[in-house]
Amino acid sequence: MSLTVLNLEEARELEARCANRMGLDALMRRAGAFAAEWISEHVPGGHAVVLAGPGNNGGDAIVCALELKKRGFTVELVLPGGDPKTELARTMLAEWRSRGLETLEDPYSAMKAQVVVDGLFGTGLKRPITGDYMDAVQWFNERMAYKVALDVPSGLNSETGLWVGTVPGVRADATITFLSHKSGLFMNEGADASGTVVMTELDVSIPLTRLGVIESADFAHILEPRRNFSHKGTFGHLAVVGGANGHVGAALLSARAGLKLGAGTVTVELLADNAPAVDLVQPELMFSAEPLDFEKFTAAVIGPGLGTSERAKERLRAALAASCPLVIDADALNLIAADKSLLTALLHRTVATVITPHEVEGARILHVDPKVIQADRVNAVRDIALQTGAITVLKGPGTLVAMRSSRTWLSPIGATSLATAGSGDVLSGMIGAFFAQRYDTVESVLGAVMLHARAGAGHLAGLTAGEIAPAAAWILEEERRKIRAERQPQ
Ligand SMILES: NC(=O)C1=CN([C@@H]2O[C@H](COP(=O)(O)OP(=O)(O)OC[C@H]3O[C@@H](n4cnc5c(N)ncnc54)[C@H](O)[C@@H]3O)[C@@H](O)[C@H]2O)[C@@H](O)CC1
Ligand SMILES: [K+]
Repeated sequence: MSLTVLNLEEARELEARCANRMGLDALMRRAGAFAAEWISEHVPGGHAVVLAGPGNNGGDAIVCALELKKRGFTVELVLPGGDPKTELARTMLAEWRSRGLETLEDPYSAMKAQVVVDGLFGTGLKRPITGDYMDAVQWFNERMAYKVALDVPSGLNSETGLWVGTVPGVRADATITFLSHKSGLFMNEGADASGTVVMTELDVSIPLTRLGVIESADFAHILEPRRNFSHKGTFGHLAVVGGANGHVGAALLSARAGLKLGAGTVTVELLADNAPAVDLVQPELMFSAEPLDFEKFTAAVIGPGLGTSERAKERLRAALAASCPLVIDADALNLIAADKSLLTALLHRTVATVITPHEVEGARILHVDPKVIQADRVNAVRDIALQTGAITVLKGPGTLVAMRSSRTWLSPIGATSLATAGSGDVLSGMIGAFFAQRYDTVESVLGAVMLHARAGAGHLAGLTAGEIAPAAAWILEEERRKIRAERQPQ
């Protein structure tokens, strides 16, 4: 089961229910205590400076400060805008003062600390940060200390992952977020500003919502070791169609990824004049000079380097009419965006169909500016899925997957190394590989998205697209070995 993501409204409803059941302050006390426990376990050093803002995020910070003191930290509590405004946060501040503890207004007057904590603003930030709070944000960002944000890095819209009013806010090494993940922590600016995201449900039972963060359990069957009683036919035959003049590489990258991630056989149809008939790097691939009959394949990928020629359109029309599971990427998406009859054919498909647009391709499908997609990726992916009837993978920082009538999933892995030419072609081939192996449709998509992201994660100096599928295959190999080892007698 993927981890629930609550939107603001859902979080407020849950908060109200919890407040009725266990008292107003219980969640805040748990949040602050969890943060202090996490900091004392994970961050070396005994001196912390804690920034507390005007709302309940500030209240969390004050509890965190109290709890850090209990754990032996030297703590300086800074209130850049003076005393907090909410009753709960004021109660916590009264506890701080009842112990004879002081507060500061200017963080620059605090001593050097090993850890700094941002409790300025959370989900309640409605307008851009200004004045003394902005100075505090700047002070925070300049520190060499370990930087922890509570709930949300201050300044970030917790749903869209964009800075409120485009004013940059806090950049944290870690964000400890409460009750549920927030989509903005993984998308747009949030993908960088949040650092490592640690989530605690605060011992509350969180209801399932329409949005979830992908977990390994969501594609458990793909992680299972393969059966011995099998032959290459067991793992299906994947068709890859694309590679017009100048873009042969795109189709090859997709096809190689299909093979690497386990499709039994892969055949490539290239549209280029004088197209190669062999891939000397991956000689296992087969090539067809004739148009492939999609009905003979277990699954197909169409789009990588396909171009937008009449022939490309004709091949796409044939693929859409076929009864095999289909992955539609790149130019094939541009063709669909520009031709209503292709969109209708897509809508009428009754077998598994996935489209994998990035923001610009998604914008073409919805006939909007890419900025509209960026401003609300969650609703954009749902709109695209509704308009096309296809499972939609909206690529980019904070990759999202949506099915027309059910849930939306968010990838929690930010991997900037995946922002490289051909990376999307590889993803389409990976999804095709899992379709060819006849895994469940949703598992295939979620598994491919996550393995693709994990292959890119951790590479800080960049990665070429050709390296992604081998890395993803190795991650899958390790996961399967782990499972097999667990099942063997000790
Ligand atoms: N939702 C929940 O169930 C829980 C929420 N908790 C905390 O409560 C936070 C939400 O609390 P709030 O709704 O009080 O919101 P915030 O603490 O994010 O702050 C909003 C406050 O700041 C003011 N404000 C907004 N923008 C401002 C600006 N630019 N300059 C100056 N003041 C500004 C608002 O008027 C409001 O008083 C969460 O992020 C989380 O940290 C936790 O206590 C745990 C449980
Ligand atoms: K914060």
